[in-house]
Amino acid sequence: MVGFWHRLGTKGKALYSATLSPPFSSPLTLPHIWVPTQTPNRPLSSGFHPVKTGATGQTRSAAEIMSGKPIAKDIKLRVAAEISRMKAAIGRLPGLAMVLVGYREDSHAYVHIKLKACNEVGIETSIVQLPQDCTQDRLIDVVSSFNSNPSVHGIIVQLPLPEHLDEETIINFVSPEKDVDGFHPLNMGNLALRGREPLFIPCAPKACIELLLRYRVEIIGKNAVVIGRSKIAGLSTSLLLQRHHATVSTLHSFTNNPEQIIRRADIVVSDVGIPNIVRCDWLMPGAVVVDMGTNSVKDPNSPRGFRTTGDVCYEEAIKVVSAITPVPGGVGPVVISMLLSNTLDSAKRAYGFT
Ligand SMILES: NC(=O)C1=CN([C@@H]2O[C@H](COP(=O)(O)OP(=O)(O)OC[C@H]3O[C@@H](n4cnc5c(N)ncnc54)[C@H](OP(=O)(O)O)[C@@H]3O)[C@@H](O)[C@H]2O)C=CC1
Ligand SMILES: Nc1nc(=O)c2c([nH]1)NC[C@@H]1CN(c3ccc(C(=O)N[C@@H](CCC(=O)O)C(=O)O)cc3)C=[N+]21
Repeated sequence: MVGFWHRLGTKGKALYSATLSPPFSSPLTLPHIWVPTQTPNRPLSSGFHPVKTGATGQTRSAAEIMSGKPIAKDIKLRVAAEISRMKAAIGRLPGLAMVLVGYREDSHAYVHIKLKACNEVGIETSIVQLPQDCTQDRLIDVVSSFNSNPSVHGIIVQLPLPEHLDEETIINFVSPEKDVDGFHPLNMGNLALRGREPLFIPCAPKACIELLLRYRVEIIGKNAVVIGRSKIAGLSTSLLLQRHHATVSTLHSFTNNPEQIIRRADIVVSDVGIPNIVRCDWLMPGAVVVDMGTNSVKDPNSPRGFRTTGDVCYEEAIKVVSAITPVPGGVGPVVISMLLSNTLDSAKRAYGFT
């Protein structure tokens, strides 16, 4: 058999029913497309308050650690509550379908995280696993069957795909109405164009903006640098920051003297995939750093034999910046909750449920 199929249902059970007590204001507007906080008030740079420590006179900043966990929890609670309301009103649940090709350990781990999160909020899931050598036609067939399945409201083709498969062709086949990743050219194109609204905004940039705004980081008019230009994270984050009126520089592997550009940035977002590539002397004192890198590094002291680390040299950066996301526990959990939110929005749109 080329692939196998199993279905994890939640039978409409929502695990969360408690009232919210988030440590932040609650800017997420559900239903429909995510609307972020609009009340930032953190002054950049001037928010940097070095604190003297120890006899050596070394300074240590009071960097704020921007944890994503409470934000993700809050969004999940809201999504779960909306799903319960939808189930009670029309007897339907949102459905997310995932396609996983090959045997990459990290891809399996990410899909597992997504399945678990869906299960927690009441989203029904389907997963098709295909072997490493699967043909393009087979993959297109699977995507097409999800496109025409009315109980599927979101489709994810886990990236990266094996090299013999053409990623862009596959993404073109995902119905734009079910493109909860936001990678279809129609959605990505509309994200890039002022005055247009994509049906879905990719989850990583949404998570980045949500984190910045919940921690009251001002974006309008600030100099932002995004290191990396992938559609999953770098490029789409540049586009979304621009929609929030930051002045954005997008850096990549051909950028000359990246440190000089980064050193002028109020907001630094890193999406490279190289541990510790961003050093403290690249960062402006008082800058705000969102580290999207999720890199596995060998660690014999960890029970898993490896640990997850970001792109930014965290121990150095916290002495210089005014705020930074940790890895793990920063952007990652919020990205997952944005996927849940996109899937709910899609189901509501499909059923005309408001
Ligand atoms: N937290 C989350 O939810 C997510 C985390 N990630 C993580 O982000 C990281 C990157 O992932 P992804 O975007 O998929 O990776 P890609 O390999 O697709 O993109 C990496 C980007 O970094 C650029 N780059 C590579 N080396 C350098 C360098 N020395 N200087 C400047 N730019 C450089 C590349 O430039 P060029 O374009 O020229 O090749 C490319 O644009 C990974 O750690 C991944 O796990 C990704 C998505 C979501
Ligand atoms: N079609 C597609 N859509 C994606 O959104 C997509 C993809 N392909 N391919 C790979 C990247 C990567 N990505 C992550 C999502 C969550 C965490 C995450 O939850 N991280 C946790 C746990 C990290 C850990 O401990 O390993 C954290 O940072 O705390 C990380 C990475 C989504 N991606």
